[in-house]
Amino acid sequence: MTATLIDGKAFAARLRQGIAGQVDAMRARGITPGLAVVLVGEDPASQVYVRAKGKQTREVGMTSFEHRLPADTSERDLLALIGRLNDDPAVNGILVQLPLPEHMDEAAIINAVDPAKDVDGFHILNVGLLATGQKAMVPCTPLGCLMMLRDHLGDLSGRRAVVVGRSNIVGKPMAQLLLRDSATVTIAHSRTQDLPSLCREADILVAAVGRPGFVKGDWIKPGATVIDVGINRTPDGLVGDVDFEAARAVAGAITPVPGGVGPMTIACLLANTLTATARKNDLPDPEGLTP
Ligand SMILES: NC(=O)C1=CN([C@@H]2O[C@H](COP(=O)(O)OP(=O)(O)OC[C@H]3O[C@@H](n4cnc5c(N)ncnc54)[C@H](OP(=O)(O)O)[C@@H]3O)[C@@H](O)[C@H]2O)C=CC1
Ligand SMILES: Nc1nc(=O)c2c([nH]1)NC[C@@H]1CN(c3ccc(C(=O)N[C@@H](CCC(=O)O)C(=O)O)cc3)C=[N+]21
Repeated sequence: MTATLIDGKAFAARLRQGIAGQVDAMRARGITPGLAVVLVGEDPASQVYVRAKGKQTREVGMTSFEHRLPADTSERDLLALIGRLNDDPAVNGILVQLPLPEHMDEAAIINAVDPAKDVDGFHILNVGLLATGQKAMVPCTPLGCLMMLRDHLGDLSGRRAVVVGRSNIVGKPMAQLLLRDSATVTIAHSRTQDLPSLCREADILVAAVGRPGFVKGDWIKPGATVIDVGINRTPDGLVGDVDFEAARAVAGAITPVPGGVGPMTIACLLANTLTATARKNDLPDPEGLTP
């Protein structure tokens, strides 16, 4: 048996098409959603993402604001910029690209963003709202993973999910979303014992570790749905956290890298910008873009 490929690239293109239609409708009423992306420093990978985000933002008819600051920018100056973006009515979404340079207090920066404009869903208010089942801004990568899981599996309730990785940006919010959909969720990390056996129990396996090919084929339950969040640059090119060829022979469905979770992350960023714009203007949440 060979696993079904979950085509994140195609899914993201459909999502963006729907978003573009909703942006058109908003613009007809005089509202143009705006997304500001802030990049501090010259990390090459970050520059690639920021360029892709700007391009796709414009393609769906939103306004893109890009702020590139030198790596030695002071925290004070960055906070001042965030303050101006918070106050700017043309800006509906703010994303501060991570990682930030060492000398910055990441939490302080994230929590300086107006929670209503926090399209990354990293602000403590949004984290708390998600954890308590209230209307929040939901982190883009886990939201994209959830959309693909629901699309492929339908109802997730009662399914056993294992999330490998407990970061604030992927693992933890992913687990929250799966729990909200009534999956039975386990979060694994570097101290987890006998990870292969744990993974073998998973109907849904999400790998967000940051190590190329970390999840082996024989860790996967036959027929399971595997979501590979990993983005690892190796001499062989871009690879995920799952040993793709081996996993493909066992899993029921799997997301490839590239072309899986990555494109969905950017599409969900646009989705969140649309949601933030709708909420700001007392319009109902856009259909199908919130969990
Ligand atoms: N496609 C996309 O859109 C995105 C992709 N990514 C990619 O996803 C991956 C994860 O990102 P992120 O969550 O930010 O990474 P972090 O480095 O913040 O977290 C990695 C997690 O993996 C765990 N881990 C590390 N080694 C092991 C191990 N040997 N066994 C079990 N668990 C382990 C860590 O555990 P512990 O906490 O114990 O240290 C940690 O919780 C990266 O490849 C990143 O590039 C990230 C964001 C978006
Ligand atoms: N505040 C913040 N929010 C983020 O959402 C955020 C961030 N910081 N820092 C970095 C990570 C990483 N991330 C990706 C986005 C798109 C792809 C993506 O489109 N990947 C393509 C390949 C692109 C390539 O070739 O590199 C794919 O998987 O097909 C990957 C990773 C968002 N992140």
